[in-house]
Formats: sequence, C-alpha cells, structure tokens
Amino acid sequence: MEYLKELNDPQRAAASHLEGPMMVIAGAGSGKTRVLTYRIAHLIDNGVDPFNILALTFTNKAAKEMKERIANMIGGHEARNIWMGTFHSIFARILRSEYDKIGYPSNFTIYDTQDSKSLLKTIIKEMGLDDKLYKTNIVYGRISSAKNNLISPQAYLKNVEIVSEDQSNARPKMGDIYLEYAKRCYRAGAMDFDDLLFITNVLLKKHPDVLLKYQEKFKYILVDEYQDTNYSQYLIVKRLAARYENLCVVGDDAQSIYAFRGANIQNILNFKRDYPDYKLYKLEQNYRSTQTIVDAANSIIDNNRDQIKKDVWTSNPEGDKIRVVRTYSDNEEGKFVANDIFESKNNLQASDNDFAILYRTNAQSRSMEEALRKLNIPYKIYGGLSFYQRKEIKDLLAYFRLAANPKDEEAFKRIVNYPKRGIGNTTIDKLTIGANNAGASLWNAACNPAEFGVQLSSGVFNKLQQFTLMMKSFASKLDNTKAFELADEIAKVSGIYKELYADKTPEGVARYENIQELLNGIQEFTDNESTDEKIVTLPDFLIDVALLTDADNESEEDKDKVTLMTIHSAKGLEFPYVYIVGLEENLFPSQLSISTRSELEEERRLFYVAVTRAEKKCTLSYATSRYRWGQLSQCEPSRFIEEIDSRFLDTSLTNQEKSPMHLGDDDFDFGGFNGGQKKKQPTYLDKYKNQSQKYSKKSSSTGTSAPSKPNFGVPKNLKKVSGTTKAAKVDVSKVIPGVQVMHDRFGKGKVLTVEDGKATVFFPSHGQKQLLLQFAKLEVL
Ligand SMILES: Nc1ncnc2c1ncn2[C@@H]1O[C@H](COP(=O)(O)OP(=O)(O)OP(=O)(O)O)[C@@H](O)[C@H]1O
Ligand SMILES: [Mg+2]
Repeated sequence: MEYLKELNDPQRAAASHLEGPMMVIAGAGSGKTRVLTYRIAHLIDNGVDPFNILALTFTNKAAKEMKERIANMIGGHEARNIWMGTFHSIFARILRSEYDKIGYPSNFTIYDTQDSKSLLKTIIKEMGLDDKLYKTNIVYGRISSAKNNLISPQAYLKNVEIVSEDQSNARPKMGDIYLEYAKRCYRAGAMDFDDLLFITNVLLKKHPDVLLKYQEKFKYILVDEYQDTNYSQYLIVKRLAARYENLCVVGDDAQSIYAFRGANIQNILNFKRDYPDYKLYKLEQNYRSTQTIVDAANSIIDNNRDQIKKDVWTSNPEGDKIRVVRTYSDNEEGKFVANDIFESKNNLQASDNDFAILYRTNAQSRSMEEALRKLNIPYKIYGGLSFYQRKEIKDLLAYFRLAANPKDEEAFKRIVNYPKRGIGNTTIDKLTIGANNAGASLWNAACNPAEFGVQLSSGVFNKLQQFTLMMKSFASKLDNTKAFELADEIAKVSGIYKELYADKTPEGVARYENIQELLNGIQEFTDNESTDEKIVTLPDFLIDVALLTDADNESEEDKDKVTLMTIHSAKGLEFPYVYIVGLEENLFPSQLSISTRSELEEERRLFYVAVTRAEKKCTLSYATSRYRWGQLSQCEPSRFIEEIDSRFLDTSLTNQEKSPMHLGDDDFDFGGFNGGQKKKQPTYLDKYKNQSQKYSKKSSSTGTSAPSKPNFGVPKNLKKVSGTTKAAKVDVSKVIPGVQVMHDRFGKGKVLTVEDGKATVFFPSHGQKQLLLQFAKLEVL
C-alpha cells in the first residue's frame, strides 16, 4: 500500500484505522478529506467490499473527486461501487427503492425550494392569511427547521413552546400551514429537500427490517464535514451505524457555518457520549496554506470563546502578507480585484482557475462580474440563477415530472397551459377547489372533472382532455424508453420546441439553445449510466437532476475560469489566490448576525473558512460606500480585519488619497489595454500605487509618516476634496446633507449624503443621482 506513504504519521494512523468508531478533529487544510479518501482505499485493500462502504460528502462534486482519486489508487472497477454522495442524494436513492414502505409513488417528485415556496404561497392564500406577516421565506424556514429537528406537523401543533413562540410572533397559524403543506406534498407524491432526511428517519425507525438491511449493507460509514450535519442527518448516521459501529467522522468545529440551517456543532461533542470507546485523531499540520495565512487564520479563530483548542502549523513557506485593500465603492472594489487578477496572471504565470473571489452574499457578485467582463477575464459563478432554475428548463422538466408522477401539483400548474392551450386560471381554480374538497390530486380532477363537481364548457373540457391524454401517452413510455428519446419526444409533442424556436429575439434563441443543452445533458447521462442490463429512464434522470448543486454542474469549459462564490459554498475547497471582498460592518459580519455572541462567532467561523481557502495569497477588501437595497450607504471596515494580528497584514493599500480615476465608474475604461495593444496603459493598480506613494511622500514631508496601522475609521474626505477643487462652481464644504442645490442639467435638488467627494442628490425631476463634487457644476441655494 504505497499510497499510505503520501500521508504524515497521524494521518496514516487515522487512515489505517480499520474497525470501530473514530473521529478526526482538525483545523482547515490539515488533510481530513485526504484521510477519508485514503482510508476508503485502505479498507478496500484490506478486503472490505466497496458495496459495504457509504461515504457522505458535502457536495456531489466532492464525492466525484474522491471517487476519481480512489480509482487512481486502487482501480476504477472497485471505486465505482462505493456508495458516495451527499446525504440528500444517497437517501433519495434509498427512498426510491423503498417507496412502497412509506406510501409514496416510486417516481415521487423532489420539490425544489421554488416549488416548496410556491406551494406555501398557495396555501397561505387559500387560508386567507396575511402574506406580509406569513412571508413565504419565514414560513419555509420555520417548517424546514422543524423537519430537521424531526418535529412532525402533529408534534408541532402540540408543542406548547413552539406554539407560544409563534403566537408571540403574531403567527399563530404556522402549525396549521405546516400540516396543510405536509398533506399537500404527500398528496402530490412529492418530498421537499428536508423530507428526504425526515422520511428516511421515519423509514428506518418504523421498519426494523429495512434498517437491518441497510445496517448490513453499509458496514462502513464515513462522513466528511461532520460539523455541519443537522439533527436529522446525525440520527440517520447513528441508526445506520448502530450495528457495526464502523463509523468515521471528520470535521472541524471552527468551520461550522450552517447553524442557520439547523447544523448542530453538538454532534461533534456527542460523539464521545454515543461511542465511548471511540478513537480520536488530531491532525495539526496544514499542507494547504502559507505560514502567514495559517497564523492569520489562527489569530482570527482565537477570538471565539466556543472552540476546541487546536494547534495548527505548517512547514510551508512564510509567503506574502495578507493585503488589505480599501476602495471607495463596490464598483471600484470590483475593478481593483479584476485588475489585480489580470496583473497577477501575467506576473505569476497563473491561470484563471487559480483565483477565487469569495463574498458573504450573492448580490455582491454584480460589481465583480462587471469588472471581470470589462477585462475579458473568464469567470464562473456559483449560486446565481443556475441552469436548472431557468424558466424554460423548469418548464420542460415539469413535463418530465408530471409524466413520471401525475400527482405532482406544482408541475401540473406550471404546464397545463404552457405552451398556451386555452386552459385558463378560472379552470385551474375550479379544478383546485374540486380536488381540495375531495382530498384528491389536481390531476385526478383534471382527468374526470365532472366526478369532482367541476363544470366546464365542452371546449375547455376537450382541451383539458387532449392535455391529459398527451401526458398519459408520455407516462406509458417511461419504463421502456431511453431517457433521451422520451425527453426529445416530449419537447416536440408538448409544443415547447416550436414555441421557443419561433422566438427569434436573442433571449428566445438563448432559451432554445438551453433546451438543446438540457437534451444534450440527458443524452450524456443516458450514455454514461446505461448498462447492458438496464436502460436509463427519465425518472432516473429526474432524481439526479433534482439533487444537483451548482458545483456539481461544472462543464469542461468551466474548468479554467475564475471562481466566484459565497463563502458558504467554498467549504472544503482550495485556491492559490483568494480575494475576500466586502469586508464591511453590517455586510460581513452580517447585520442580521451581530446581536448575539453565538451568531457573531458563527460569522467569525465563516471568515475563518474564507481565509483558509487560500493557498498562496489572500487579499481582503472593503469599500467605504456601497449600494445596498437601492441606497448608497457608507460603510466601515469589518471588525474582523482588526482582529487579525497586524503582523500578518499589509495595509499599504488602505491609505490612498483620492485620485481622479476614483471619480465615476465610466470615466475609466479598461477596454484598450485588454485588446492586445502594444503599449500597456497604466492600470488601475499602477495608479493606485502611485497615489499611495505620493501619499506617503507627502506625509513624510510634513513630518508625519504614513501610519503603519491602518486607519479603520471612515475617511474624512471632504476636507481633502475641498483642497483640490478647482472646477466646481461652489465651495464643496457647503455641500452637506440637507442643503438645496442647483445643477446645470438636473435642476433643483436636495443633498442626501456626501462622502469621498461624491454627493448623492435627489432631483425631483430626475430622481437620485450621484455626483462628483470635483466636477459637478453645483450651486448651493
Ligand atoms: N501528507 C500530505 N502530503 C501532501 N499534501 C497533503 C498532505 N495532507 C494533505 N495534503 C494536501 O493539503 C490540502 C488540504 O487537504 P484537505 O483538503 O484534505 O484538508 P481538510 O482538512 O479536509 O481541509 P478543510 O478543513 O478545508 O476541508 C490538499 O491539497 C491535500 O491534498
Ligand atoms: Mg475537507
């Protein structure tokens, strides 16, 4: 077993552990995932049947990579048979084969978040509740957390504590919504994401024979990122492992970042209680990052009170300090990052996929994307509107879903009149009432409206019948037609192809191409997964697609691109160069997470996760102003920057004075030098650097050296600006919030804010504008 030599001593000890419960608790980058991978290879080499191994990962992509790695070590044939994937995808597969025990159709639908929320909206409306109070997101979150704590609707309604909490939040009907939602999902033969785990728990609890079968099957269970498992997942693992106790979990309490989704750090602490004779392995050497990054990350997490103490060190080179960059707006932050990537690529001979930009919230990607696009830097973005969330894709998938499971209410509503076939909302409302009264599915009511007391004109009745007949014909082919063939037929017969083909606008053409792309994907899936014994059907594809995450969906051409993602989705990943942007108070840490210590500690762990993704270089940036919710707001640097030991920081880019190119986003165009022109134009960074040098010179000439510790206060630029103002008509120091001004083009307006030489002014005739005081011809009235 040559490969064990590729591990250090403690790693090797953990990877060679064969029987009995074990836990690896260790800091980021210390090789936990590596140990898990090597241990699986080692188990198989020691005679364990791959069929008896279950490995649970955080993304399907991680599972795929692990499988490839194992295949390289011990051969692809063995690796293929390991059960490896996310909790959701593994247990969806199991539920699908045990469907009869739980009263679901074999082709049950998996509702995505959008389906769930749409159903909740319908229910809230039907119950006549105020949708401003019962916001779908809140209701969805509440139900999700109940399910992840294994609280059924019935138990929810009986739980005095929960009910009184809802009452004090003026949402006393929450339990009733939950009950109705659960009924409607069941009636539709659908499970939401949380159901996949909830119902697995029910299955394992109520059917000892099924439990025994899977205990025997999964004699060896391994879980990565154990710190982020919720109660429901914890219990599934506990049940399955109860017979053999060959359970291996790896995790890092300092990286627990999903408490808001029910993850429970307690699971790590409970391990000792559940398996008193477990073996604990600690890994301390970090192989991923430079010394500076490791030490800086340690200094961050030291600020948390609740943590298991760890010594993490590395023998990697010291590396560059962590740069802190201040910019004046989110757009400039984007330009800085894009330009820095552009330059680093040239200077360091790095490729695009060596870079990652991480942010706290998805909305922050906009300014990054714009700047990257201007420099023609290819990027991929995770967590935006993913391919499978696009309307045209969801429409066609809804046809597949309804064919596989006619009870699927959300799919039915989506396509019964798409493409338009003259079945209007009134008809759907009538069918819904008929179905609800009888506790039946919409589909049943649609097939026999009269039986459900639904009166329809003969015209509408005929159209409805054509629709149900078409769907029945698709359904009849499900089991014996290859996924791709049936998918193609449905796209044609349903009229979707024709509808999209007719639209020659660029958006229409893109939608048509997307449909073709989906069909290509199905073709590939059919080819890859088919064996001599078994053809791959559309329901097989559906279950796969419902559980895909963005990261799983990476195509070949996406491989060499800059990665943009939220920190949450960066868990477990690593990149040579990492930019963590938007390090501002109220953004990171998030405004919603600073009221209690435990929330703040979770934000800090998130920051720890972000910094520890970096291998060679980590850059932190913040803007002093940013548009949020349509408003320009002033920002202060995040407290997290100050928490890093200043020995590890390079703050030379936080002390610039204003320079002209900071003024206005359109004044500065990168287009030229990216087009391969011979003469390289000065880049943003060049100018930035010059400005910075100028600043230090100026400071020293007046006897004050540039501060070595960054100035974390909001800069008071008004004075500086007034010193340099020549073009403006007015003494800018008089431009302060509240005063009336006159502008050449926009007329009379009122100043709302002034910061960094920019004023936000409201003009009744033109709306809100941002003006550069240095240039704007303003007159104070
Ligand atoms: N003994 C080793 N020799 C060489 N490289 C190693 C060794 N151990 C780990 N690495 C490398 O270090 C990096 C980090 O390892 P890994 O991803 O397994 O860490 P981790 O503890 O799972 O990190 P995280 O907490 O971020 O999930 C990987 O690139 C891995 O291949
Ligand atoms: Mg890992």
